[in-house]
Formats: sequence, C-alpha cells, structure tokens
Amino acid sequence: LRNRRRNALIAKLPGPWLFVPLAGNMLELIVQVIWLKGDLVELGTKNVRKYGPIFRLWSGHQPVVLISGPEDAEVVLTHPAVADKGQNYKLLSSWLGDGILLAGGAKWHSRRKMLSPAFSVRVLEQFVALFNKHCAILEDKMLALAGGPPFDITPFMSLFALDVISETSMGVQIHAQTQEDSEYVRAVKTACRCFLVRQVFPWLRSDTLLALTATGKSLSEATGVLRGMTTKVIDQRTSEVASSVSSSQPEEEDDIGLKQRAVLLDHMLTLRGRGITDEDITDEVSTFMFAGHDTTMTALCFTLHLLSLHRGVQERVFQEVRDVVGDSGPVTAQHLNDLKYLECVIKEVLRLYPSVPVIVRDCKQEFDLPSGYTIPVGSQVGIDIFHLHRNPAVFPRPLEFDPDRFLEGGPAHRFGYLPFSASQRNCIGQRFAMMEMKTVLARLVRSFRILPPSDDYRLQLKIEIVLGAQGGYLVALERR
Ligand code: HEM
Repeated sequence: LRNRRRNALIAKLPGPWLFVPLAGNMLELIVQVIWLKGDLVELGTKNVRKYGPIFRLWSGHQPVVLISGPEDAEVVLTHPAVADKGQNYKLLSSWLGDGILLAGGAKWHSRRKMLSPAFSVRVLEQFVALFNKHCAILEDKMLALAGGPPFDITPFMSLFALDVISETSMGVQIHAQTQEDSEYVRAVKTACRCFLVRQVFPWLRSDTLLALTATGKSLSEATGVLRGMTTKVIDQRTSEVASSVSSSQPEEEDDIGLKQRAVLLDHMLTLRGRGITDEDITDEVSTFMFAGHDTTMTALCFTLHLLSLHRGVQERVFQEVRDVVGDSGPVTAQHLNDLKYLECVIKEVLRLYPSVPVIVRDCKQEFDLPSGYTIPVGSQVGIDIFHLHRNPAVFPRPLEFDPDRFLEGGPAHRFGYLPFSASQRNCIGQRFAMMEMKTVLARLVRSFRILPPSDDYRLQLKIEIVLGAQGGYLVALERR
C-alpha cells in the first residue's frame, strides 16, 4: 500500500514481465553471470532493442529505470531530485567511506569545493613528469615482449595506472609495476569483484548476511588492507609535509604549500583541522585510488586494442606524436595540449567503450521526463552511458570507430556524450585522466607498432564496475 503510487508509475514503463520474489527481474542476470559466464552488456543491448531508450527493471524489490536517450539524461543529471548517488554505490562504503564519490548533499558540496584546487591545471602539470617516469618502466617491460607472440595487456596497464594514482594521490611509490604480486593490488581486485557479486545477488546487499559468507570475509580482509595502507601513508606523509613546509621559502611554495612534490594527499593534509579529520582524508584518498585506477586502465586497454585493429588511425597518431613530441624524450604538458588527434582517438574510444558504462542516481522526489514518463520517489535512475553513446540519434554510424567525428564537432546533443558524466557531479579527475592517457599512449605508439593477434580478433565485453573484456586484450608489439 505504501508503494502503490511508485509501483503504478513504474508499471507504465516498458520492461521484462518475469518477476521473482527477492530477485525481481535479476534472475536473467544471475543466470547470465553464473551459468552462462555471459556478457551483461549483451543483455543490456537486448533490453534496449526490445524496450527502447527508457525501460525499467526490478532489482529485488527496488525499481531501476534505465535511460539511454540524451533528453532524458539531461533532465536526470541536472534535476535536484536526483542529485544523490544510487543506493548500490553504498556497497563501496566499507572501502571508500563517505568520500566525494559516495557523499551527498551539503557534505559532497563542501568536499568538491575543497578538493577542486587539487585538480587545477597548475597542479596537474606537475604530474606529467611522474606520468613519464612510470611510462619509462612500462616501456622497458614492453620492450622485453616486442617481437614475441601476442599477450594480454591488462596487467601492464593496470599496474601502470596503479603506480601513477598511488604516487599522485598519496605521494608513495608502491612499485606495482616492478613487484607485481603486491598485497595492495590483490586487495583492489578482490574488493571490485565483491562489489559485483553484491550487485547481482540482492540478498548479499545486507551487511549481516554478507558477513556470513566467503565473499563477506574476502571483502573485509581486502578493505582492511586498502584502508590500512592509506592510514599508514597518511602518517608517513604528515611528517614529510611538516618538514617540507618548514624548509620551503614562501615565494617558492606552490598552490598547496609544498615545494615540488605536490600530491593530492598533501592538499588534504593542509585542510586538516579545518573540518577535515584523518578519517575523512582516508576516505578521499581511497576514493581517488578507486576512481582513478580501473577507469583509466580499461580506457588504455581499449585504446591499444582499437589502435591495433585500425592501423591507419595508429599511423596518424604516430605521425602526430613525431611532429609534436619528436622521436625521443619525455612528453611535456605543452605537448599534451598539442596532441589534438590523439585526443580525438581517446574520445572515440570512450564513446564506444565508456569505462563507466552506467551511473545511478537515487530519486528523492517525483519528477517528469521529456519522454513523457514520471519517475517516482524511491526509484533508482540509471544513465546507460554505453547505449547512449551507441544511440544512432546521437551519433550517426554508431558502431563505426571514427575519431574524426570529434574533429567535426562531436555529438548531436550536449548530453549525448557522457564518458565523464556531466553537470555538477561530473568526474573531478577528467583532465588528470586525459593527461595521463595521452602521455602513455603517445610514448607507446612512438616506440611500438601495435598489432592484433589476428585480423578477425574481437573482444567479448564484461562489466565489473567498469567495462572490460572477458579474457583480456591480446596485442602483439613490434619495435619501431
Ligand atoms: C578514463 C578515466 C576516467 C573515467 C572514464 C571516469 C569517469 C567518471 C564518471 C562517469 C564519474 C561519475 C560517476 C557517477 O556519477 O556515479 C566519475 C566521477 C569521479 N571520478 Fe572519474 N573517471 C576517470 C578517471 C578518474 C581519475 C583519474 C580520478 C582521480 C584522480 C577520478 C576521480 C573521480 C571522482 C573523485 C569522482 C566523483 C566526483 C563527484 O561525485 O563529485 N576519475 N568519473
């Protein structure tokens, strides 16, 4: 009775009819994941084809509305009734606490204001040297494989991205690329896997039930490692910052009160005591580690895969890198500004394979959509970025890989292209990610010719929080 209006409004939306107590419409999803080891993206595509750019699912007892039309997406991303993150994000709270990704309302607002200066162009430009340093290690590792058989690039990109995000957000080197079997790396993987399991099995969303299972035990061990490491680093960094600040001349100080080594953690340490506790700092650093690692890794893997299949595009990138950066030496912040075609390539990769394929909001107040439907309080509203980017009304010839479409002006609707989301809660690390990806791709394409394992090689997609490929991404390398 209490949910009568909600259910009546949801019933007007198209969607699957089979409803199972506890599982809702998730049965098909469970079968797909567990027995068929299948592709959730394919299931999503089937639903979009069948029901159109807006439809509903029942995740357990909770209605989820999925949107892949730009007009509806614009309303959702700009409407105050849906400003807070979806309830599934809370599944990450044992790791990320109440950091900026999960926080809502006034807390999010004040955090975003506090953290934004840490992503200013001036701060980010200092990171380019760090990007280059970790690229050099990556190139050395790749050199050993050049000329050999095809291999999966996932672990290389993952460890590279982890090294970069650790050193830029915490100021510590975890040597992920050189000591591959790090406890931290394993813990990141476990925590992401547990999140997916809890998404698919609604009953495991209860902390009490979860604690009784093997998944619960793994998650608690993994979050212990992840948060424990951050806490240790904060203590270490606190003493470093203290000595660094006391020894620097005022005129030499940068934005965040440090000479040279400005990292995101330092920025937060300067806010300590001004309403920011050590617990808050741990939450934010853990959030950056999470939000800035897998997203970038998966985008890099898809880019290398697509470059291997599209040799003409790869050669254009190579020529641009030679013209802008030269045949050797590091990539600078100025070079990054000038690598225009490479930027279009990355944008096109993120169109076809957005690292974050779906984002979800919690509907706190009833509101209307341009498509004519009313979204009731208590529903979860998902923007299906993956299918939005493949909507032919937004991008003509949507399945074609064509970076030039971004030289020619981009999407037909301003909310038709959302790899970093849009509006208030867009990705704070967007510029950081683009600079990091451009640096590593420019250097790799300059050093190696990237080849597919065979001309008809195709990926099978999977979703584990971020979009990925089952079985990894095979490429072969030839030294240029
Ligand atoms: C290719 C790389 C990346 C992609 C595609 C990406 C995408 C996104 C998307 C779609 C969101 C919105 C999530 C939502 O609304 O639920 C987001 C939020 C966020 N991203 Fe990224 N991201 C990337 C890299 C990064 C990096 C490198 C960092 C940090 C250094 C970062 C930090 C964040 C944070 C903190 C938020 C939450 C912002 C807020 O709610 O105010 N991201 N990202």
